[in-house]
Amino acid sequence: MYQQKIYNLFKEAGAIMEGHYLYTSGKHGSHYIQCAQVLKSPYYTEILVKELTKKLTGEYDLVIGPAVGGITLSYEIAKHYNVFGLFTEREDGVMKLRRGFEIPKGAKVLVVEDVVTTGGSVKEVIDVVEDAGGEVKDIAVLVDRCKDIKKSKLSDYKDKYHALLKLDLEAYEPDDCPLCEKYGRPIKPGSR
Ligand SMILES: O=P(O)(O)OC[C@H]1O[C@H](OP(=O)(O)OP(=O)(O)O)[C@H](O)[C@@H]1O
Ligand SMILES: O=C(O)c1cc(=O)[nH]c(=O)[nH]1
Repeated sequence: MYQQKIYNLFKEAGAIMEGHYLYTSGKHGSHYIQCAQVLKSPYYTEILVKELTKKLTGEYDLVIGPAVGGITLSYEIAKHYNVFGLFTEREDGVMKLRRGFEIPKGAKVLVVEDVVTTGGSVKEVIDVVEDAGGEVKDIAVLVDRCKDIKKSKLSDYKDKYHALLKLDLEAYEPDDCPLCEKYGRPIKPGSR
């Protein structure tokens, strides 16, 4: 019931897109969760942050997420905890901390993300945090599309992983994609 309510909110916000999409992982699929459609709305964002933070019990020194999808969420969750909200970004394909952002050694960090599919982007953020000497206390995501966190790139962090909405959506290897024949080239809504 709770999951249905959250799903309805995403639907109402126009964030559940149907068509033929190319994901960050290189796979194709029929649905794209465009979190920017919910995060553009202070009204929806406040509800989502309230619900997501209910799942978290830790105390954090800072919040961090990957650009672009994690920027607004990082800021809004940081506001909830009254700490800094940072973001990482890719430079020549490598996830980095830029813009003078710093992670103090020993800082208790909450990593946030809009959508997790393979967990690759979140893992890159975790590596940045740990390389700087920070400690990842929790990972909080709005939408979990990965079928099994234990088989994802976040398997080592499964006990720290909290998702608001879990969606079981197919993703196909390009060569096996049944949508290509029908729709032609997929649309790539993400920045990669
Ligand atoms: O779990 P993963 O397989 O890493 O996929 C999820 C990532 O893909 C999307 O970002 P993307 O890098 O496409 O770009 P954007 O946020 O900059 O649009 C999304 O915002 C996640 O960051
Ligand atoms: O895997 C992705 O790239 C992805 C899927 C999705 O539904 N939404 C999104 O923002 N990214």
